Amino acid sequence: MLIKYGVSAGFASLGSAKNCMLASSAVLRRQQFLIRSLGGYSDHTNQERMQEIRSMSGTTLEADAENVLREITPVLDPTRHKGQAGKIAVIGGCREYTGAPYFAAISALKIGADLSHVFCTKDAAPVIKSYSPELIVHPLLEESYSISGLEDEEKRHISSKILTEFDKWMKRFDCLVVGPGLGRDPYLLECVSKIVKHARQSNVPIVIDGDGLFLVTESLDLVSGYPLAVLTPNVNEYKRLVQKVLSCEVNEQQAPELLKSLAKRIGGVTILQKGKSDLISDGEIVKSVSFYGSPRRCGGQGDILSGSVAVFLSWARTKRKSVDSPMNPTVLGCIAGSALLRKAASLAFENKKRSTLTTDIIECLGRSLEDICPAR
Ligand SMILES: NC(=O)C1=CN([C@@H]2O[C@H](COP(=O)(O)OP(=O)(O)OC[C@H]3O[C@@H](n4cnc5c(N)ncnc54)[C@H](OP(=O)(O)O)[C@@H]3O)[C@@H](O)[C@H]2O)[C@@H](O)CC1
Ligand SMILES: Nc1ncnc2c1ncn2[C@@H]1O[C@H](COP(=O)(O)OP(=O)(O)OP(=O)(O)O)[C@@H](O)[C@H]1O
Ligand SMILES: [Mg+2]
Repeated sequence: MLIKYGVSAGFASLGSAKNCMLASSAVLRRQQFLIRSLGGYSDHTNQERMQEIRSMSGTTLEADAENVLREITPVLDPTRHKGQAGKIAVIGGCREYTGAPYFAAISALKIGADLSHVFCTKDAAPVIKSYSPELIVHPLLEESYSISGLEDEEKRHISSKILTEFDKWMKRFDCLVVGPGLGRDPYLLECVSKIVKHARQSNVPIVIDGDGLFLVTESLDLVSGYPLAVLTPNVNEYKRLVQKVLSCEVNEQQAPELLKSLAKRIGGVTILQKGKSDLISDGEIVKSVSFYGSPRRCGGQGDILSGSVAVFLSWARTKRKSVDSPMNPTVLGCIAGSALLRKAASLAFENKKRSTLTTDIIECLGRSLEDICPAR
């Protein structure tokens, strides 16, 4: 069955839209309801009507991403001071993974944030610093191996020092990204749980990705009922969340309904379910971003996304203070982040084809945003 979708011109030119999610049963049921309301299936006029109705149903799910990007991206105003375009902190980076926090933090800067911090383990810090002088890197976190042999009392003391140090910075941030390259060390995750609790008490928005999702899937109360939490699961991470929260398996035929129930059940957090199409829900609405990005699935693209969502949701929150927008700023941030990543991935692939890497996509973030929101 052919279904037309309302993809805006700029993105439509990027390639054919991949819309399998939109053919979900929710959309089909809505189409059938509208068709029935308009008087049945049988004749040729109705065939045309059905096509129209399908288009309508499609557009309700597909976000007008280009407009969202235009609405929330701030103009470059010479009267603004350093920091006003966004201060982001990534909590991640351990002995194994130094790329992921770098990708998230540098993407935030490339999109237009003023300052980007990384809070990582002591061993990871010099490595991440060496990737870029632009990032402010804090060698703060400890893994079990680095404190082995210490008494429990000493371990608790170190953990509380880490928290005190982080608290000095926290209120300055517009958004935290918790999880890219964090690893799964139990001591480190316990410290990060405390950081998340403090951030929540201070109403700082939190994007949870990668190993941060492993942490919150085990301890849902960390984010449950917090409307400024955004979860960005990939296929695996989503499966684990659905099994834990809804005690069922992922059902692609009912993807939008399942996502909405999941977001609602976790108390109205926003979830960006990554895949062929990205689906976004805050438990109230579901939106999709489904135009085609790139066929390369190199690691690190999700990290670009988490850093991007952090910036866009901060901008959407700032905008909301001046213009009353009906849509949740966390949902707007997800739509914008997903759209920009896909556009940048498509541009990078045009140039690099099979050799496209995450760093190539990061280099295309600026031009991709420029095409939609020129800096003048
Ligand atoms: N350069 C760096 O430093 C980077 C570091 N990163 C950091 O790594 C940490 C762990 O994150 P993660 O994503 O590797 O863990 P997880 O989700 O358990 O996946 C593991 C395995 O699941 C599978 N799999 C994945 N997707 C699938 C799919 N769509 N459909 C089906 N299967 C799928 C696949 O298994 P395989 O096919 O190899 O058997 C995959 O290998 C985290 O901190 C993250 O931030 C990354 O950001 C990358 C860049
Ligand atoms: N099959 C696909 N087709 C097109 N785009 C996809 C596909 N799978 C994922 N993407 C897009 O790539 C981006 C990253 O998603 P992905 O599932 O690779 O995240 P991830 O596994 O967390 O990545 P990372 O390697 O950074 O951890 C998302 O915007 C998503 O929409
Ligand atoms: Mg990931």
